[in-house]
Amino acid sequence: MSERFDLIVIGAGSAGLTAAGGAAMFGLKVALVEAGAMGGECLNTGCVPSKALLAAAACAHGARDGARFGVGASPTVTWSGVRTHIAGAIAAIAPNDAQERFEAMGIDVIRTRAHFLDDRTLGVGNRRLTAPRIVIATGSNPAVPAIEGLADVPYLTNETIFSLDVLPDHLVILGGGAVGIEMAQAFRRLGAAVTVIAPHPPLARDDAEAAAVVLRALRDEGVVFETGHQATRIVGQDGKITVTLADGRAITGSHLLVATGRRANIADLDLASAGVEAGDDGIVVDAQRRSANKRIYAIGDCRAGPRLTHVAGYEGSLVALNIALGLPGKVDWRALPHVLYTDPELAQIGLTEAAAREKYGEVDVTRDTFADNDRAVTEGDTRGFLKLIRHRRRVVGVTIVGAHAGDLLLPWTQIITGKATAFALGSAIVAYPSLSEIAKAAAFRAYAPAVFGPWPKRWAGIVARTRRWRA
Ligand SMILES: Cc1cc2nc3c(=O)[nH]c(=O)nc-3n(C[C@H](O)[C@H](O)[C@H](O)COP(=O)(O)OP(=O)(O)OC[C@H]3O[C@@H](n4cnc5c(N)ncnc54)[C@H](O)[C@@H]3O)c2cc1C
Ligand SMILES: NC(=O)c1ccc[n+]([C@@H]2O[C@H](COP(=O)([O-])OP(=O)(O)OC[C@H]3O[C@@H](n4cnc5c(N)ncnc54)[C@H](O)[C@@H]3O)[C@@H](O)[C@H]2O)c1
Repeated sequence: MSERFDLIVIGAGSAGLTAAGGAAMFGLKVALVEAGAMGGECLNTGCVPSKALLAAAACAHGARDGARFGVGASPTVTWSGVRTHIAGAIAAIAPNDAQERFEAMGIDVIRTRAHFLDDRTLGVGNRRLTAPRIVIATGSNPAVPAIEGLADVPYLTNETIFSLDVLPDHLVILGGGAVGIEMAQAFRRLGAAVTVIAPHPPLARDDAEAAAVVLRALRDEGVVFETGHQATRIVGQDGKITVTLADGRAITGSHLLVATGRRANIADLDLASAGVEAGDDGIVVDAQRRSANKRIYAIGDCRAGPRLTHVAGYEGSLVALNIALGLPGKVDWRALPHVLYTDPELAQIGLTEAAAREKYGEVDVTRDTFADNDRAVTEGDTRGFLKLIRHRRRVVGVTIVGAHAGDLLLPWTQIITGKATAFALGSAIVAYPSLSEIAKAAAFRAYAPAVFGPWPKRWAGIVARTRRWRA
């Protein structure tokens, strides 16, 4: 016998938790299936530990840098202390994602692996669950490139680097994307030698001028970049790993971090039995995040598209509304933010200058520098700029590189979307993690009683009953 639900969500990361929680708040009978740790990547092996590590690194850097403010100190870094800080940050945030919290919302939380039996039924341990709507939110894994010898050396990924026993002497990083660059600065500031190896220019998807400001800061702090050459062969063991580049040079470090992108976590779901299609970059979805089977949605890292926590959360809310109320809401990426949490931060919302020129041809670009900003001068940090990109007087993108750049994005969200009410702020896409999220949280709290009030719930009940009757 199958157990019947209105909605089953597979995966309790940022995407799945938001979808399940939102649907339950409309009164739907929801099952949430999680094979690993509640909170998924962001809480356990992604945003939270990486930002906590960067904060510890900033502290060490601040101490070293204090002399120019007339403040002297020389930092002593204890790796076990840094790990305690990281564990403390995870533990403090974990209750938001905890099984008990979601069970208190009436959700049946099942801690095992799910796979499709057909397009309405999942095998979940020794249980069979069925629902007229299913959300796949199974996230992604590190994509490990096919480099000779890599599989035979003890390499690290985001899943293992935060639980290292010792601070590396020399961390070699494969990959010049967000993970590689954030980890390069963090480990360098904590005292490791760091070499970044990447075949392409680092931060290639970001505004090139802004990326140059960040990369200059990292070079000034001693990070070595070996770019333009593929790694062709890797040999070694614990404590000594050698990467040979295509030009024949060899780089030896004590540890190797592989940060070369992501692969959707969908291999064991048996998608074919549910009529769900996937390509190389994950499940194929439409703008409502519906898969090739319109009853099954895919959100967050498991589908082709931007892989960020605030995107996962946004898609989770969108499908909760779509499923509970029967709305045809579509994703809107016009004001999509992303932030690189290095020092200086690199923050982007909407289109970069290059993307805007490609899309529109003629664009207006104005820029201001932090050297002309008195607060930046008093803080002793005038690196960076803000670049405003307009097409026919309409703002289509903003790039900010500098201190706290991520928290300077918020007004541009409202300018780009043209939605400036507190209600709109409650559902805006705000970069994670940022202090600006407190504004969104307050706005959401103010409007939640109306959004999840008796009338929307009554309507959601009618939609759910109609689907059950049709099933
Ligand atoms: C080092 C690092 C730092 C990052 N920093 C940031 C940042 O600062 N800001 C930002 O916005 N993004 C950041 N990201 C990206 C962010 O972590 C992801 O985009 C986000 O966590 C994706 O959420 P998700 O819910 O889609 O997937 P996940 O969090 O991966 O959740 C998927 C869940 O599904 C479960 N699952 C998988 N298969 C099954 C199955 N068959 N049955 C049951 N359960 C299953 C998994 O166990 C997992 O818990 C970072 C990523 C990394 C690696
Ligand atoms: N601050 C943030 O928002 C943040 C921080 C970390 C991660 N993330 C997200 O996590 C995801 C994963 O990040 P990531 O950095 O692993 O992926 P990425 O796609 O951002 O970067 C991958 C990098 O690896 C390089 N690369 C590819 N093949 C390589 C090879 N064989 N050898 C060496 N380099 C190679 C690419 O040129 C690129 O620089 C991204 O989607 C990112 O959005 C976000």
